[in-house]
Amino acid sequence: MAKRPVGVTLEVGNDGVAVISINNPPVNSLAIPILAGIKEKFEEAFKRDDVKALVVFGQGGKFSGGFDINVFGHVHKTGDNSVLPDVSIDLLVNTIGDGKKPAVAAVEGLALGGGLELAMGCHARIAAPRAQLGLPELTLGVIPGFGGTQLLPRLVGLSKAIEIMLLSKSITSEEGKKAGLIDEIASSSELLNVARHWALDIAERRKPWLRTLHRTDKLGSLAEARNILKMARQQAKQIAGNMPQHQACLDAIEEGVVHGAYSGVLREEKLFKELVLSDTSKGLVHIFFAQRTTSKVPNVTDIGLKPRPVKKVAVIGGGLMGSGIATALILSNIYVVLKEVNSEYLLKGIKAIEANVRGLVSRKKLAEDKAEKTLSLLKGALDYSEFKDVDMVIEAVVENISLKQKLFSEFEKVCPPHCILATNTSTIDLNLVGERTKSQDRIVGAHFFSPAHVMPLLEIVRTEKTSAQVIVDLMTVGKIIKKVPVVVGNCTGFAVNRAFFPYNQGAQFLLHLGVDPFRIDQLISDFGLPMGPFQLQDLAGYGVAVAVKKIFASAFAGRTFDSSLIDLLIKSGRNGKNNGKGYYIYEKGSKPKPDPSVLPIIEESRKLANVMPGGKPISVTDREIVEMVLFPVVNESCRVLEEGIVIRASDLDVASVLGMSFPSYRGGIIFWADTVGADYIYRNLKKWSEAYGSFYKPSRFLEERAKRGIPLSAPISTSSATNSRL
Ligand SMILES: C[C@H](O)CC(=O)SCCNC(=O)CCNC(=O)[C@H](O)C(C)(C)COP(=O)(O)OP(=O)(O)OC[C@H]1O[C@@H](n2cnc3c(N)ncnc32)[C@H](O)[C@@H]1OP(=O)(O)O
Repeated sequence: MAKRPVGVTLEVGNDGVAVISINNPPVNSLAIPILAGIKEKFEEAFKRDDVKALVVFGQGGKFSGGFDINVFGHVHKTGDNSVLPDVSIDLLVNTIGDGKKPAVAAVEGLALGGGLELAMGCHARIAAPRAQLGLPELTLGVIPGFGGTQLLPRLVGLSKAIEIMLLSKSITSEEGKKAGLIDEIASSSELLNVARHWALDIAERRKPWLRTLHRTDKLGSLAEARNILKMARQQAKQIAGNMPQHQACLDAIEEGVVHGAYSGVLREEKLFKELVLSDTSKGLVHIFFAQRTTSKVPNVTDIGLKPRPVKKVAVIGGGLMGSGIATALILSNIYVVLKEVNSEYLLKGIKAIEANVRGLVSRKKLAEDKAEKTLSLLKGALDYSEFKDVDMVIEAVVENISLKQKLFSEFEKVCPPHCILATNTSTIDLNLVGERTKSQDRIVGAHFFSPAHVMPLLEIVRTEKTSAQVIVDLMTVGKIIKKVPVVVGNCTGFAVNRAFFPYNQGAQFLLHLGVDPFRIDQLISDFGLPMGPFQLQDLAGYGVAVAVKKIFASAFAGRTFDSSLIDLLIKSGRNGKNNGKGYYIYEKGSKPKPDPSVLPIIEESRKLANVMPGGKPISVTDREIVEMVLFPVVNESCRVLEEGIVIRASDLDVASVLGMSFPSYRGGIIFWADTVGADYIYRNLKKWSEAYGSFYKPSRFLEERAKRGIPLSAPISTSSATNSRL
């Protein structure tokens, strides 16, 4: 069949209904010429005597994924928001809403953002089953800008509309029908027919001609509305304190409730244009595209390889990581054999997986009947008898090189020759892991982040020998289990743990320079991380800190900081959240409280470390504290870039957001560093390295970029990558 050209078409049937079809694959995004095309076709249909009513439809099974986000990217580059089209008043209010012929939206697949706004601007909406409906604009740092802040409350009521917009929550057609957003559900094959009839029924007055913006029946009283808005503002402050778009969205809604829809649309338009230029929108739009770019790996995803099916996976080790990985796999219908060394450990692993699945049921994220089906995909094993038909092995045992070497040489013997041999090691060189095998092309790192069934990042670690096919297969499995796979090179800590080892150490250094740990934690969480470094250490447990500190000290000698603090904390009976006592006190049902009795232990460690200049605590501003924790991370990230551990800077941005919960609205670690400026970061690190030693010494890459005025995110030319591992 010939490919339809990109654009908007109009077809008039014998019934007098004009179908306006949008064709802009893959998601029918509303690019500026598409919006112009919609307007032009509406005007043409209004003029034609043979047209009684209109239907708006999206080709290819998707109504529309919304306004073209590339335009935001363009505005961010140029700073010119005048290119944003006037859609809300011109197209949705004047042309469609108040148009002289009725229009019905026929929604299939998805209607998001501007796509849903277009549908809401019509006089009725017919949807195919399970279509995804939502206004996710806040996740891009803006608010709905085609009248959505006014249209949605008028269709579904204020509370539901606020919930959908503030939480950027999608609903299905079925939920939409219950809420009043959708007028009727029709199968995909009947969708256009039903929509045509509906449109004619309105034109011929058999059904009411409802102009959404004229409606007020769902808005409730002004007093009720004010109450709902007040509560929403408080909630927004808590969930998005550092972001402007949540309060702005409520401002636009409030304007429309108090002064009428037209006034609300004007306010929305003004706020939308301001927000597009915000740093928050720049960061979030960058992350949107960066995340999609991770799936493009040169010489891997562009050489015509097809992913092979992975139906059965063996997970070795049922500890915290192994059980999390197994949970993620069975939740996505992949059959899992969990192997342990004895029945006691095996039972423990299976119980942990059951608890993960039940936890999802109790948090209403999984239906009860689905839980049973999911758990039926899990089988325990104490030997290799189930391994002859596995498509992939994921080893998740303790970080012991010779144990891993022994296991991998066994896998080579018992698994079929196509089987992918993956390790979840977070530190050990993959070449060492596979040293005793002849299958190094099949050896790959599948580095999950804890808890593995929850955290979205999957680092896929490749060596020079890992085959492109194996990477394609693992990327596909990653996507099936709803992770974001990022392909990285082989080095101690890979991309995320490598770049972020100075995060904890920088905080420790500051503490030993005399800064209060609770002040550091508070400032880092004010910056936007979910918790500060000391609380994170409490959460991870001190065993992890002891183990990784040795590994990093040997791999990165000369730029690590060590102290006796962890040993002293353990000696004093503390083990963080595990035993309820760390830097904080943990009591069931209440938030962690800073524990003042930890301060004398810190004092003792400070004396032993003796890094305070003149033996006195340094005096630093709040801003310096954040910078002294995060600039060393930027510094190490520069080495990750220079060594080619990631293909591109934006991959590290995505990995920092998904693996370390670096705030997405700051665009990830490198994007944020570029907004701060390489030169500023370099000068400060240099100043601190002169005052406090080599921990802060700027890397060569940072120095060069700072001196030459090149952004850290600019691509490295092949000749300047010193030691590419990819
Ligand atoms: C004024 C208005 O109120 C403002 C707006 O409408 S802002 C836009 C609001 N819409 C959104 O936020 C939806 C964003 N898109 C998505 O969430 C997802 O892409 C989706 C659910 C539509 C589809 O997901 P999925 O099938 O996994 O495909 P996904 O890989 O994400 O996208 C496919 C391609 O479409 C592109 N795309 C998706 N939505 C787009 C959009 N609104 N504009 C431009 N490109 C878009 C993606 O960048 C990707 O491009 P690539 O293949 O070159 O990498």
